[in-house]
Amino acid sequence: APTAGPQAIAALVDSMNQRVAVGYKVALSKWDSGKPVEDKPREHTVIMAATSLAPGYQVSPQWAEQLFSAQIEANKLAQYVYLADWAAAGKAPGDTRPDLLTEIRPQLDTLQKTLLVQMAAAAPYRQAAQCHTWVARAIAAGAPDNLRRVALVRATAELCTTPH
Ligand SMILES: O=C(O)C(=O)C[C@]1(C(=O)O)C=C[C@@H](O)C=C1
Repeated sequence: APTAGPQAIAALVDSMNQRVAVGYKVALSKWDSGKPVEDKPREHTVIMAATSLAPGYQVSPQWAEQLFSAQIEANKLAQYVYLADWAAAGKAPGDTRPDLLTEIRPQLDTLQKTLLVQMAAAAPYRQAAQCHTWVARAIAAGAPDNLRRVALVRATAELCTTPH
């Protein structure tokens, strides 16, 4: 059987998967509030937090900026698709809505620290010849549906430093 690859890669992709899952709740809150998906000041806050925390986690600020930019792009992609589906249906699911500012963003902030810990652990594998294979298998194993798979492909772009 093909190996799943290093646990450090699997753990990192799992947390990215959790972050995209939070994007579903963000989209529900934006459906209700009518706020745009894209919030540039918040993106700036997320990236600034990542780059300033990174050295404390033995992660380079450059990689933190790149990786968290990819997480934000993946999150927006998923939100746009959820909102388009709900627009087509004329209604959104009735799930309980957590509050964006007091509940959802703090979850994303907590995940940011988890991701930074896992980035440090995964860093050595970025240059491995099998990196793309490991990442692709972690996505295939973890994505519950096609949208989450596409979002994870976006979230993991530039994770491996080797060419395909
Ligand atoms: O916090 C939000 O409002 C989100 O939509 C989440 C998020 C993110 O991924 O961190 C994504 C898009 C926004 O432009 C800002 C931040």
